[in-house]
Amino acid sequence: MTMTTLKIDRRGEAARCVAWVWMAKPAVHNAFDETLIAELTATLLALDADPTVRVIVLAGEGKSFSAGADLTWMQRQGAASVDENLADARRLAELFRTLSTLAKPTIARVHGAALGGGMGLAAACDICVASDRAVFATSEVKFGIIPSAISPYVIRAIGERQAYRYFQTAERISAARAREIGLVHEVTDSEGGLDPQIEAIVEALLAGGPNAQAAATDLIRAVANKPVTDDVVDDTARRIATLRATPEAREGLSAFLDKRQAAWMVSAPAPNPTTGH
Ligand SMILES: CC(C)(COP(=O)([O-])OP(=O)([O-])OC[C@H]1O[C@@H](n2cnc3c(N)ncnc32)[C@H](O)[C@@H]1OP(=O)([O-])[O-])[C@@H](O)C(=O)NCCC(=O)NCCSC(=O)C[C@@](C)(O)CC(=O)[O-]
Repeated sequence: MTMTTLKIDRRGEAARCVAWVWMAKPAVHNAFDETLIAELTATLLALDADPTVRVIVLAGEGKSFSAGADLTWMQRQGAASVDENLADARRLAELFRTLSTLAKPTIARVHGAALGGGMGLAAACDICVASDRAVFATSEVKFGIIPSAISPYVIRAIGERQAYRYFQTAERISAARAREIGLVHEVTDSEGGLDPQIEAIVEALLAGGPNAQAAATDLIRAVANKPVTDDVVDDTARRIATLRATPEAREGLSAFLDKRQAAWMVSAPAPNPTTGH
């Protein structure tokens, strides 16, 4: 697929490779239309399936991370039939689901504006690092629409209570406030501080076992917000029991006991149970 809206920058040697995915429509602050949605969805799936890639970083070229959905496209779609609109809206919703169900760790690198769907992309990544000048908002009601496709990820990040306020007021949320309400993990004191902060997180990720990281992500998705029933206890016991017997766990435990660095093997992740990819 020839990319017209994205630039992919692979950093690091095979098996320690970090894929930086740059949204590259700076003239419109990386607002996304059908093309960017299709390219980003396909790229994320391909990188997730690539055994040499360990971490995916999502970033935006120019002044902003992303200004969300392209409002000229939204307006055009408003003139289409509800069925056409629905197919379009589903592709948008699938992008967020794809991003939030990848097996590989994902990091949002947010500078400038992350508005509407841009805030949704940040929320759908596993980890979000923002510069002090970053600004977030669910601005949709200002345009007579709602933050629908992004809602599961934003509500999961900031909680229902904050969502009532920000979905309805569309107020701007500073980076510091975004950290306070759980959307952002780290705020750097300048845009220049973003990459070193992300690289430090990447180093921590590369030190862990890749299968274990994918399993930890899957575990969070399975147990979060569930009551601790017998089934959940059973499931968590089964997961650790299964993992203990893997070559990766044997290597990780031996490396610790032998006082050496673990040598991780990388392999393609199993198909995602939610998306089937
Ligand atoms: C980003 C700033 C702060 C920059 O503010 P600025 O630096 O002052 O720049 P600007 O406003 O002059 O923007 C530069 C150019 O980018 C365009 N632009 C900018 N944003 C968009 C956009 N989204 N769609 C289409 N075009 C956009 C803008 O129209 C302009 O075009 P020009 O006049 O040069 O031809 C400002 O432009 C702004 O506030 N933009 C609106 C951002 C916003 O509120 N986005 C929410 C979109 S709705 C959405 O995402 C729906 C979704 C996905 O959540 C639905 C769902 O979840 O189901």
